[in-house]
Amino acid sequence: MSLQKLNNDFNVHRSIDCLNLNILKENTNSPPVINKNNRFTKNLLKRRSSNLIADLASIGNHENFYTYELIQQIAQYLLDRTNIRPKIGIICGSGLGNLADVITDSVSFPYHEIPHFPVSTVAGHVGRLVFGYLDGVPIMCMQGRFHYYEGYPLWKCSMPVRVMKLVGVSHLIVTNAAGGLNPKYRAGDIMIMKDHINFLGFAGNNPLQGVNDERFGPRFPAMNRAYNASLRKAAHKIAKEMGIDKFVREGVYAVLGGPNFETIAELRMLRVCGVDAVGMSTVHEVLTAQHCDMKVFAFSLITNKCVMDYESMAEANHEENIDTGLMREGVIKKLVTKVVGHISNHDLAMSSKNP
Ligand SMILES: O=P(O)(O)O[C@@H]1C[C@H](O)[C@@H](CO)O1
Ligand SMILES: Nc1nc2[nH]cnc2c(=O)[nH]1
Repeated sequence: MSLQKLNNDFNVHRSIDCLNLNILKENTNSPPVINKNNRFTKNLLKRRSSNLIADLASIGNHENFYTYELIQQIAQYLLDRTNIRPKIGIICGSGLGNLADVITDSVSFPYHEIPHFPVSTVAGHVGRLVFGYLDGVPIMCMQGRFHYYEGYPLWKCSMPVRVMKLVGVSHLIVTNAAGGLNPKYRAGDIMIMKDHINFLGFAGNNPLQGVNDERFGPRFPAMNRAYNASLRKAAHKIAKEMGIDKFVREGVYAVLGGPNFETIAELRMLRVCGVDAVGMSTVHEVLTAQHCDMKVFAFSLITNKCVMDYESMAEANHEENIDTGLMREGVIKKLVTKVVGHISNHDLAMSSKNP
């Protein structure tokens, strides 16, 4: 029986881990909601699996669940095709993919050529993994990410972060395009992410749902230090040295599912909740990175000021977001390159001294 069928029949990946059961070979003529007291579930409870992950792997349907071993295979596919061994990963947001232009000695893997990889479907997301060097430092870069609104489940959207981990990445730099809610923000500002509000998570949707493989990380990861404080501090210092500190901010990002932009009532509610910028990505990647113990630095390019009043005729649009990315292209390339240099000279140099 395929895992796809199981997913369809009773939303299995949401429930298997909390029940810790071997339900994979079960008859799916069963109720869609698992109720601990019904006959079906009692039966399952009697047959606890000691190795659910192996069961999942044995199904062989890799389209619906990425086991550790499958992610290892993807990582190995990449490692077999390049000698570059990055410790720093970068994810380019909408319109920010030009960052990849400054990567030298690059080796690119279009997503459709990488086994088991999803493909990018959004304008402004080229859709390839690029290995190479930024100012001499080996990096790997997602030139285009996956979004929930494209129809991918969050665990699939953030799978490349686990690939990065198994390639050897310890530090992740995440970028996105976001709408500015803080009234002081202007289009073109850069907001270093200090924290996030995971509205998709509030609604019960999280990339870490389902079977937890401890080889990636713990069942219940902490998130109170998700955005590394020393990297944030270093980025502010770099921004000052670059003379861009007047438009570099620090704030809270909220993720919504998209693809529509927000209503005015939604934006006003978000602002009351302390949100400075709103977007449709990043959080699933940060959760996955934090879960597997990566250090994260993230920033939003504020591509538009959110329309907060009913009289305004302005409307958010994707094209404007891409144009703002182009406007800040040079600055962002330089900022990311300098943050990479900082990580290499400080964190990575220290860890190679104290392995
Ligand atoms: O991938 P990111 O988060 O940078 O893209 C943002 C959110 C939507 O995908 C898109 C809307 O213009 O930009
Ligand atoms: N949700 C959301 N995402 C964005 N990405 C860029 N601008 C916006 C915005 O205003 N709202």
